[in-house]
Amino acid sequence: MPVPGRSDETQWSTPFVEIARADWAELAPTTPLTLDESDVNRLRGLGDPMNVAEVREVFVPLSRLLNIYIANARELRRSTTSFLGERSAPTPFVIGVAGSVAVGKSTVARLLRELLRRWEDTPRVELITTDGFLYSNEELARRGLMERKGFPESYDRRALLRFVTQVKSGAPEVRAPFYSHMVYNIVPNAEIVVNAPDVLIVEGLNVLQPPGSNSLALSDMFDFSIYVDARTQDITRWYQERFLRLQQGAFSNPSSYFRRYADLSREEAIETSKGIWESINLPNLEENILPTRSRARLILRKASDHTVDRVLLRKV
Ligand SMILES: Nc1ncnc2c1ncn2[C@@H]1O[C@H](COP(=O)(O)OP(=O)(O)O)[C@@H](O)[C@H]1O
Ligand SMILES: CC(C)(COP(=O)(O)O)[C@@H](O)C(=O)NCCC(=O)O
Repeated sequence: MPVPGRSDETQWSTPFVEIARADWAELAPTTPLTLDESDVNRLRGLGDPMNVAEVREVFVPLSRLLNIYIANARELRRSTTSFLGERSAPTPFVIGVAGSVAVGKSTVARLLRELLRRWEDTPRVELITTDGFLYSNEELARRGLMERKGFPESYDRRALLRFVTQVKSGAPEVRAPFYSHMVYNIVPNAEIVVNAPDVLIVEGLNVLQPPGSNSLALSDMFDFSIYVDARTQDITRWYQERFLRLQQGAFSNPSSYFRRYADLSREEAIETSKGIWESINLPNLEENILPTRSRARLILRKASDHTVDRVLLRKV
């Protein structure tokens, strides 16, 4: 916390206040946690060691903080519409969750969905991932972008912005395309329907990209945003470990796009995952994702064992 009267320049020149894990954990409400070990196992991503203690100490305080922001946003909307003489209809509170491939965004997003649903005023929480707005492999190939999957230009950004704008405006039954990691492509005729929730969580690599000139960005629709952060060398290892796990499981599914990798030796699999990481996901992290970190309202900084060791919250 900034200390008045202290001549330490740095405390005034960063927009974030840094909260150590132990202090953050103390903010947990005293209400009992209603998620148990089997819920956490169901929600965590492949290879993510998330456990009940981590949920209690890190994610319950975060859900309480979000609950405060949500109540405030509703109050502001009520006062504004009453000032304008309009009838107030609540619109969804939109939360963006950003970060690298393999950093564990999906576990964070799924946990928040479950925890926020447990607050009385936000029973309806929906989650979408931006991969549904990737161009299909056929379209990516046509544009010469097959090696750039996950880069900003590999998404139909207009359709994504339109989707979130419609949900944010309170529209019912807004539809998004569906992406399958297994087939590594958009699934034709499959869709996700979002029906005027209390909260919409939008998870994806590039959700914090700044707007182009004279245009709106997806992040302009966010009421709150979270960047899941870790050292690049840790994320690199997590990607490789997950690739090896997938190789022993999902890749042997006949419909897996990566079926041809299922029979590689361990050494070959490590080489392959390194190739994909170094040619696609690492450059995307360095060129596009990391530069958006300071645009987040809150940064969750993970240590090399995946536990969150620091939380940074924007104070201005
Ligand atoms: N090739 C794959 N086959 C099946 N599932 C995958 C594959 N790659 C990633 N996944 C799964 O997709 C989800 C999202 O992964 P990713 O975009 O790397 O985000 P994060 O690890 O930050 O949640 C994870 O649950 C991961 O386990
Ligand atoms: C599908 C993804 C682009 C993530 O999409 P997101 O939902 O974050 O927009 C990513 O997980 C991915 O598959 N990247 C391509 C390179 C690779 O296979 O690792």
